[in-house]
This record gives sequence, C-alpha cells and structure tokens, in this order.
Amino acid sequence: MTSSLVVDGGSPLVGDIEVRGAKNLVSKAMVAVMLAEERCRLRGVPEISDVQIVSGLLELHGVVIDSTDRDGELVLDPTNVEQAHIADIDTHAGSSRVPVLLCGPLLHRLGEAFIPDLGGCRIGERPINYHLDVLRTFGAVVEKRQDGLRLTAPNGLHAADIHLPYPSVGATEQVLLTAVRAIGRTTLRGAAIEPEIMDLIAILQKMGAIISVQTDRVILIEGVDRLGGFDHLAIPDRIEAGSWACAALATRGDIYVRGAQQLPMMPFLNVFRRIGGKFEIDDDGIRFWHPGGTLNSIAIETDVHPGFMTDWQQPLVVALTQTAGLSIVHETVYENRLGFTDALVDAGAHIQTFRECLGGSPCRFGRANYQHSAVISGPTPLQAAEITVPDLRGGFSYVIAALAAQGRSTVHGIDLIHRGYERFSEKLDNLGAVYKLP
Ligand SMILES: CC(=O)N[C@H]1[C@@H](OP(=O)(O)OP(=O)(O)OC[C@H]2O[C@@H](n3ccc(=O)[nH]c3=O)[C@H](O)[C@@H]2O)O[C@H](CO)[C@@H](O)[C@@H]1O
Ligand SMILES: C=C(OP(=O)(O)O)C(=O)O
Repeated sequence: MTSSLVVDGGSPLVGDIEVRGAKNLVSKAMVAVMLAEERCRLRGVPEISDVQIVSGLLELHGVVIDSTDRDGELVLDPTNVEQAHIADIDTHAGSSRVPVLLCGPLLHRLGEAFIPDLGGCRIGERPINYHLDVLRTFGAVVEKRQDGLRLTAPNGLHAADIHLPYPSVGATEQVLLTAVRAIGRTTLRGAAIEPEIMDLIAILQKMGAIISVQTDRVILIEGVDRLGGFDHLAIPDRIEAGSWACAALATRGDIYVRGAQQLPMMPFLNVFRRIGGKFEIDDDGIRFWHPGGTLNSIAIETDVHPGFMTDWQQPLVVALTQTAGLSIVHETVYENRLGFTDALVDAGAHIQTFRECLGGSPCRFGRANYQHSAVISGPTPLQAAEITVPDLRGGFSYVIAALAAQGRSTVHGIDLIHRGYERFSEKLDNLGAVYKLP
C-alpha cells in the first residue's frame, strides 16, 4: 500500500461506483460474534483496514475466520473462544476504537477483559467514561494498569437502568452488547439511534436477543441465557455514499453510487438538495450530480441521528467552498473536527473557524475554547497543494479538494483513507480521476 497520491485535478468525476457494508456496523457485527455459540455469516463486508484490525483481534481470541476473496463474505466461528482464553491484548488497538466494545462479550464469556490504548480518528478527546460507567453499572470492576484497563465481573453482569448523558453511538453499543446476556431487563435512556445501531439490533435479534426500541431514545433489553449465530447482509455505508456525493458536487461531476440507500441518507439528501445538488434514487442506488450553474450556501449543524451526521461534515465542507455566498457549519458532535480546514485555506478556500456556536442552538462546546464553527465563503477556485491526511474523512476531503483544484497536488498519508474507503484507487479509476501512486 502506498502512502501518497499525486493528483492532476480540474476534471469532473463521472461514472459508477459501489458501496458495501458500513464500517460503523461491520466492525460491531464482528464483535457480536464473540457472544455467539455458533458460526456466524456476515455479508457485504468491505475491504477496509478496520475490518482487518478487528479480524486480527477476534483471531487472537480464538475466533476462526474464513473469508472469500472478493465477494465480501466472512464466516466467523467463535466456538473456540473459551479454549483460547486470551484476556490481555498486549498490542495497541491499531487505528480502531472498536476493541472497547469487546468488554461485555469477554466478561460474559471469560469473566475478564482488557482495554488497550484505543485508536480512531483524532477529532476530539474521545473519552470512554460513558463506557466505563455503563460497564460498572452492570457489575464490572475496572482496574487501571500500566498498559491499559483490566475488567472483571466477580458477581456476574446484571441488568441495569442506564441514562446516557449524551446519545453516544459507542456507549449505546456497549450497553446492547453487554445487556443481551446480562441477568434481567435493562432500560437504556438517551440512546443513540443511528441506522448502524438499528442494524446491530437486527443482528442481535437474529442471534436470539430480545430488544425493543421505544420512542424518545429508550431501548429495553431482556437478557437471555444463550445467543446463537446469524446470517446478515450489512447495511451499506451511508458515510462513504455521502462522501462520493460531495465529490460529485465539488468537481462538477456525476456519480452513481450503487448500494446507496435513501432512508439512512435522508438527512444528507435534504442538505444536498438545499445546496442545489441533484439526485435520483432507484432500487439499486442513488445518482448524485452537479446540475451546472451556481450552488447555494447553507447553514447546518452536525448532530446525532436523525440529524446531519458529523462524518459527512468534512467532505461537505469541500463542496461548500464551491457554493455561492456564506455557509455556516456548526460541529456539535466532536470538539476538534474543523482543524482540517487549515490546509483547504492554504489551497485557496475562504474558511474561518470560530469558538462560538454559530447558526444554530448552543452545544456542549459553546463555552469551551474549541474552534467548532466554520464560516465558508464561496465559490473560490482551489489551487493545487501539498497536503497530509489528518484523519479518515479529512483525508477523503483533501483528495476531493485536489481533484477539484487546477494543477498537480500531492496528498500524503493516504493509507488512513483505507480505514473507511475500500478499493479507493479502483473507484477513482472508475470515475476518470487523473492521479498517480508514486
Ligand atoms: C466506529 C464508529 O462507529 N465510529 C463512529 C461512532 O464513534 P463513537 O462511538 O466513538 O462516537 P460517540 O457517539 O461515542 O461520540 C459522540 C460524542 O460523545 C463523547 N463521548 C463518547 C463516549 C464517552 O464515553 N464519553 C464521551 O464524552 C465523544 O467525545 C463525542 O463528543 O459514532 C460517531 C458519531 O456518529 C461517528 O463519528 C464515528 O464514525
Ligand atoms: C470518526 C470516524 O471513525 P472512528 O470512530 O472509527 O474513528 C469516522 O468514521 O469518520
């Protein structure tokens, strides 16, 4: 795998690409396998590095994984986990945050678990206090060690009444993956309800769990004694689909995203339409295109589902540099997700960041010293630049910016993009991008 991309920008991206299973579901579905007493089959698995990392962790724990090369099917057999009994993962978790979710399944299965240093995008502090509070409420004991955290459950795990202070995706998944085998009925209030979480609940139901999703972010989970296997086609990656849609706008292109689905993308599609982008939905995917002429500026804030997802924000900002007038973006999910705009400013974009909550309601970061709002003034022609990928979505955004800019840009560190975008160069080829991997 190479780490730099030399891009000759200035031409529209036109063509078809396909998105498969969502990074933010597939990795969690693989963790759910640790709760199963039978083989599981997961389909639509993308070739991304987060899947490799989680596969490595599961294999360390004794899960036998069979994969067929190109069709995205994984067969995972967890029947050996007890014999393998690895409690400490000595290594760093790589670039993924998913290992924190292994706690519940490991505590149920082995009575102990270990949380190593976590990876994931550096877009804020990303503490795990909700996860630890939740696990303690179920009865886990957390002990700090030099190389991470060790957890035990001396009296087993018991159902709990939990109210999350913020609808965290990871903490909601932590509750689900722990409560399904805990003794008794768990009530979770303040839950995140992202489509990927609903798909995880669907998998757990296939395995034998009893989970009911109520109104107002309340989820009830009745613990069961045993969970079987599952056969599941992962929900497609709405973040990747939205990223390519933004690439179509920024390059004045026309991209058909096979696999993109309307329902999980509704908040994105509304924003895309308000900017003036065109889209057409059919049974197999969504076509996104720039209709010609000028695009409209917009004021948006990122939010938990059903709001506009934070992971769409970075690619959207690049598209907003090409819209007419002043756009406002208020990032309310992560305190530090606008740092990537500095390199866009160097490439000619007019973007200013602010500490205030601009254009919407006050958020958790309003009183703190975080540059979490941005004003983008456009349209501005982008110039070629030499830039280094800061994080997954920022990296994709820089590639879009380089493709939209006139001239030759170099984007360093593109390996990070493989955490969440599969067959990246193959897709660029399909869309007619002019680039070289030196
Ligand atoms: C692998 C995966 O699925 N990643 C997604 C997941 O990340 P992840 O699950 O890490 O994100 P969360 O929803 O937990 O984080 C949201 C907010 O809650 C805060 N928080 C979270 C946990 C905690 O213990 N304490 C705490 O303060 C975070 O710092 C952040 O400000 O949801 C995010 C929000 O949709 C997405 O951007 C990520 O792509
Ligand atoms: C922030 C992201 O992912 P992670 O939580 O894996 O870092 C992302 O997918 O944009």
